[in-house]
Amino acid sequence: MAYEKELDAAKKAASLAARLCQKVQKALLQSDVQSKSDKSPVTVADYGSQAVVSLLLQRELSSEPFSLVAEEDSADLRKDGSQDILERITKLVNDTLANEDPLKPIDSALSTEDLLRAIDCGTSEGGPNGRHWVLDPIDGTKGFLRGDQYAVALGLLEEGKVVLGVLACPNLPLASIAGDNNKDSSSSSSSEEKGCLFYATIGSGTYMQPLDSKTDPVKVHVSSVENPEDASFFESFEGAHSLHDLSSSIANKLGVKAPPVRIDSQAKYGALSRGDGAIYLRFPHKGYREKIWDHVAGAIVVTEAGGIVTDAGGKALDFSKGKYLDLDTGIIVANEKLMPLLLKAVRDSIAEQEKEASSL
Ligand SMILES: Nc1ncnc2c1ncn2[C@@H]1O[C@H](COP(=O)(O)O)[C@@H](OP(=O)(O)O)[C@H]1O
Ligand SMILES: [Mg+2]
Ligand SMILES: [Mg+2]
Ligand SMILES: [Mg+2]
Repeated sequence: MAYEKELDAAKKAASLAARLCQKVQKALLQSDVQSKSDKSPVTVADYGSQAVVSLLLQRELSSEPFSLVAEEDSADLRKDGSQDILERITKLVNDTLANEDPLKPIDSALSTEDLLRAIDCGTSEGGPNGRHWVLDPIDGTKGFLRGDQYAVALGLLEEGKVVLGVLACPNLPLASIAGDNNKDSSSSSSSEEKGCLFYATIGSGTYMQPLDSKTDPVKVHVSSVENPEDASFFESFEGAHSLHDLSSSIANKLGVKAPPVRIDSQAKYGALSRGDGAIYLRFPHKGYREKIWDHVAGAIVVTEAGGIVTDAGGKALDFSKGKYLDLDTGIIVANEKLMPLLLKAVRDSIAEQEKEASSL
C-alpha cells in the first residue's frame, strides 16, 4: 500500500499527541480553580501536542526531508515571563514520550530549547510543490475547554493534493452519535466507550479504530441516505464559527426534518465518514479566511469514505495555495446523491440572504 510508512508514523504521532491532550483536559476539568478565562491549559496542550507530532514524525521518517505546516509557533513562548509555562510544556512532552513504549529505552530528555525548536518545525508555508505535513495540534479549542469534542488532525500534502489524513478524536463515542442533537458529552452515559482514530490514504478508503487499543480497524462509509428528509446535518457548536441561520434555511429548503447536530472540531468529518449524519454545513462570517489545517485531514477522511467536500460554489477545496484556503463562501459535505440537491439549496439560500440584505 502507498504511504504505509507515513501512515504508521502519522497514526502513532496523532495517538500519542491525543494522549497528552487527554491528560491535560482531565486535569483542567478536575481543577477547582478552573475559570473559563484561564486559557493556559489549552495553550500547554496545543504546544505540547504540536511538539509531540513534530518530534515523532521526524524520528519515524528520518530519511525524508521534513516540512510541517502547523497552527502554533513558539513566538509567545520566547517572550519574557513565559519560562514557567515553557517548563510545564517541556515536562509534559518528556513524560508523554517516556511513556510511549515502556520496553524501549527512553531518549534523553528534551531541553526547553529542543521543545521550542520542535514547535517551530511547523512554520512551513506549504504550497503546490513537494511534500508537506499539515497539523492542527488541537482542533476545536473551545470544545476542549468545555470538555466536549476536539481532534488532533494530521494530513499529508503531495504536490498540492491531500494523500493521507489521520483524525484522533478522544471524546467521540465509538458508537454512532446520530440523533445526539445538542447533547453535550457530560450527559452521555459513562459506560459509553469513547476515543476514535480515523485514517485514510488516497485510493485506499477510510478506516476507524479505537484510540489507544489494538482492536482491528473497520472500513467506514458515508451515509447512503438519498432523501434529504431522512438526512441529518452537522455544524459547528460555536455560532461565531458558522452561520447557524443560513444552515437552517438550507436545511429547510432541502426538507431536512432532524435538528442540527452541533459539535466542535473535525470530529464532524470523522462522524460523517461513518454515516452518523449525511451533511456538514460550514459558513463562516464574512471576512474569515479558512486555514488548511482545519480541513486537510477531515477532507480526505470523508472523501475516501465516499463523500464529497466542496466550497459553497461546488468547487473542490484547493490545499495548494499555502496556509489559507481560497473559498467561495463556505464548505459543504454530502454523499454523491445528496450533493446536487444540497448545492441548489445553498445557492438559493445565499441568493435570498443577499436579496434581503440589499433591501434593508
Ligand atoms: N470566526 C471564525 N469563523 C470560522 N472559523 C473560525 C473562526 N474562529 C476560529 N475558527 C476556526 O474554527 C476552528 C474550530 O472549528 P469548529 O467550529 O468546527 O470547532 C478553530 O480551530 P482551532 O480550535 O484549532 O483554533 C479555528 O481555526
Ligand atoms: Mg483548528
Ligand atoms: Mg487548533
Ligand atoms: Mg486555534
